[in-house]
Amino acid sequence: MTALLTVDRLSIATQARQLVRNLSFSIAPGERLGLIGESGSGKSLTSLALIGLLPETMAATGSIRLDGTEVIGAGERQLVALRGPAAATIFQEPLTALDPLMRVGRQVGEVVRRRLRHEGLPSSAPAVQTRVLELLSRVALPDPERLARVYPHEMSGGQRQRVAIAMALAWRPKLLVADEPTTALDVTTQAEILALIGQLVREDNMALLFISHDIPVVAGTVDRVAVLRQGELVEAGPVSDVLQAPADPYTRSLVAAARTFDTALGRLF
Ligand SMILES: Nc1ncnc2c1ncn2[C@@H]1O[C@H](COP(=O)(O)OP(=O)(O)OP(=O)(O)O)[C@@H](O)[C@H]1O
Repeated sequence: MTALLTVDRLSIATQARQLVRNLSFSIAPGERLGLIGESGSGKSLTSLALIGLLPETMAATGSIRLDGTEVIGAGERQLVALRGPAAATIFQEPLTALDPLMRVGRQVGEVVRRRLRHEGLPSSAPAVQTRVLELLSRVALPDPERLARVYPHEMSGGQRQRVAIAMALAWRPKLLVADEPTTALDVTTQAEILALIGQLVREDNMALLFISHDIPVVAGTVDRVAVLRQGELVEAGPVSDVLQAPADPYTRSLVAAARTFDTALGRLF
């Protein structure tokens, strides 16, 4: 099957430092990959590079093919067309995606309208409103009609992340990029959001790139994992293989640390 995303020998550097080195991986349509690594290993920069959003002070070399388009060297128009329909991102902090001064329903509505136009479908106010309420229900927000009228600061962190997920879903993306989407949430809400992402990805048959520093967080949600250390890929494989028999010493240390933590909490993954 043709890959939806192929990253081939991606390197990212500033003038002073090499931040990602020779990274290669691919994701097939509907496949779920976890990108794991400690803080500063280059996970977020990689996810930004996929949609051409690296800071201007950085240069990327190698190749990133997303849904048939070469991202490295692409012009802004091509990139804008990819962002959303090809790949939509959920960030660690939902406020990154939300405008504090706009009611939640209108924000989701803006994306719905753009997506309907992109597909050449009618984007009348009632059509948009119906779709917004559907999306807010799909992310299991209670009383969508009321919540559509509130501002982001009037919601809990978990509710805000659900709205950010609804905005990403509104694009009907082929690839959902989730960059540490549960890190800023309490443990119970983390589990709920993880379950929601897993369910939505299955229902819509989206591909998933799930970025985390925490192996157990991604273990139940992805098929394969790729482990990054200091900007380099150290190991990749099916999630069960990597968890049961990590080949690289760094991966072994991540798995051991996660097991110690889970044992202390009385959980096993
Ligand atoms: N705008 C920037 N300018 C210079 N260096 C940066 C910039 N953004 C990130 N870096 C550096 O690039 C490296 C990789 O950062 P990145 O944010 O991709 O790591 P990460 O694995 O996502 O970590 P975290 O889990 O903490 O988000 C780090 O050493 C970081 O300090």
